Amino acid sequence: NWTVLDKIILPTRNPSKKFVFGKGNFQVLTEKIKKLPNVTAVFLNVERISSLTKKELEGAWGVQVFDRYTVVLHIFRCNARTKEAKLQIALAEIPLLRSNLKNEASQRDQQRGGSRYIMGSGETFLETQSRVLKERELKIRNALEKLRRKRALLRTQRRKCEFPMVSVMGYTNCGKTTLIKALTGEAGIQPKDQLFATLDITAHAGYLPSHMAVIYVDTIGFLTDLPHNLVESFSATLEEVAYSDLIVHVRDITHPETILQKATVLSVLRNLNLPSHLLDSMVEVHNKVDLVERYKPAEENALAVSALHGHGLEELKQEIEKKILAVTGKKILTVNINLEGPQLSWLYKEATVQEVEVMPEEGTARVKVIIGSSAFGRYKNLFPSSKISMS
Ligand SMILES: Nc1nc2c(ncn2[C@@H]2O[C@H](COP(=O)(O)OP(=O)(O)OP(=O)(O)O)[C@@H](O)[C@H]2O)c(=O)[nH]1
Ligand SMILES: [Mg+2]
Repeated sequence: NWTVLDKIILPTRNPSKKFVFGKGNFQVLTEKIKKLPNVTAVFLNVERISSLTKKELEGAWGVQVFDRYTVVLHIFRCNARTKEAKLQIALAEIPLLRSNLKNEASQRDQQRGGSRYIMGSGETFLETQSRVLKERELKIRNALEKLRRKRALLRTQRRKCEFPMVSVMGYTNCGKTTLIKALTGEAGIQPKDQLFATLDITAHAGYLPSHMAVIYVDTIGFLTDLPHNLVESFSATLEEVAYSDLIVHVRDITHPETILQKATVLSVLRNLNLPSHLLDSMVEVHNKVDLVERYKPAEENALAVSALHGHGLEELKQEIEKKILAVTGKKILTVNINLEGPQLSWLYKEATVQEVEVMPEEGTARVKVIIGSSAFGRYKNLFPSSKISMS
C-alpha cells in the first residue's frame, strides 16, 4: 500500500562500491528526503544494495531503504498462495540472509575482539550460521525438487489425454490472466491490476473454433532486470513452458515501455533453452486495444485484441488452432463411414470425434474428426475404401 511521494533520477556509482552515491548527490537526496514530511521508505531502483549500505542509508535518512530485489521479493511474498511459490520465495531470500549474516558477523568480530568461537564448538558465529543457512537452502531445494517431480508426473498424465498445451506468457500486468479468462470463460479466474498477481502456473481448459479442447497455461509475468536469483528460483515454474505446444506472447500495447517489455520477454524466452519451433511459432497478441483508437499493429503477424472486452478473440482462437494443428500434425477431416462397419468405434477410440451426421437411408454417416498423423495413416490402411475429405 505504498504511494509515491516523489521521484528523482541520480547517477549511481559502481554497485561494488560501498557508497551508491557520490558525496554531492547523497547530500541532495538527504535534503530532499528530510523536506518531505511523510516519507516512510525510500526505493532505490538498483538491482541490489549491500546490507551495509542499506544500514548506512537507513541510519542517515531515518526510513527504510529498499532495492529492486527486496521490493520484488516483497510483492512476491504478498502474492504467494501455493506451497511452491512460497518455497521459491524462501529460496530467493537466502542470498539476502547470507549477505546480512556476513555483516553481522564482521560487526560481532569487531566488538568482541578475540572470543569468536561459540563455546567449545570450534565454530565461529559466522560458520555456525552459514551452516544453518546452507541446511535451510538444501531443505528448500529438496522440497522444490519433490514438487517438480510431482508436476512431471502430472505432465505425463496430461500428455496421455493429448490435450494440446498453450502457454500464455508476457510482461507482468499485460493481461495474461484476463486473456485466459476470456478464452476459457472460467469465472473463477481473477485478474488484478498489480504486478505479479500470478505467481503460480495454473492450467485452464478452453475450446478452439473446431471444438478442439486445449489447455491454456497461465504463467508468471516478466520484469526487466528481474534480479537473477529470483529468476533462478522461479525457473522450475517456467520449465513447464518447454513442454507446451505453442506460446502466446501477450503485450500491453498501451504501456509506454511496450517495446522494451517485448525485448525483455523475448530475451528471457531465449534463455530458457526452449525448443526452437516453440519460438518460431509464437503468436504475438497486442492487448488492451480498447484503450487506443483505431489500433493497427506495426508487426505483421500480431493480432490485436481486448481481453477485457472480448474483441479479436475469434481471430485469435483461429490462429491458435491453425498453429496447434500444424505443430501437432493433427488434421481436421470429414470421413464417410458405413454405420455397420467398425470405423465409427475405431474413430471414437483413436481420434477426437466432433460431429456425426447420420444418413439413415444410406446406412452411412459423415464424421468430422480431429486426428493425429499416425492414427490417420492407420485409418487409411485399415479402411482403404473410406471416403475422406479435408475440412
Ligand atoms: N483496458 C483493458 N485493460 C485490460 C485488458 N486486459 C487486461 N486488462 C487489465 O490489466 C490488468 C492486469 O491484468 P492481468 O490479467 O492480471 O495481467 P497479468 O498479465 O496476468 O499480470 P501478472 O499476473 O501480474 O503478471 C487488470 O487490471 C486488467 O483488468 C484489456 O484488454 N483492456
Ligand atoms: Mg496473471
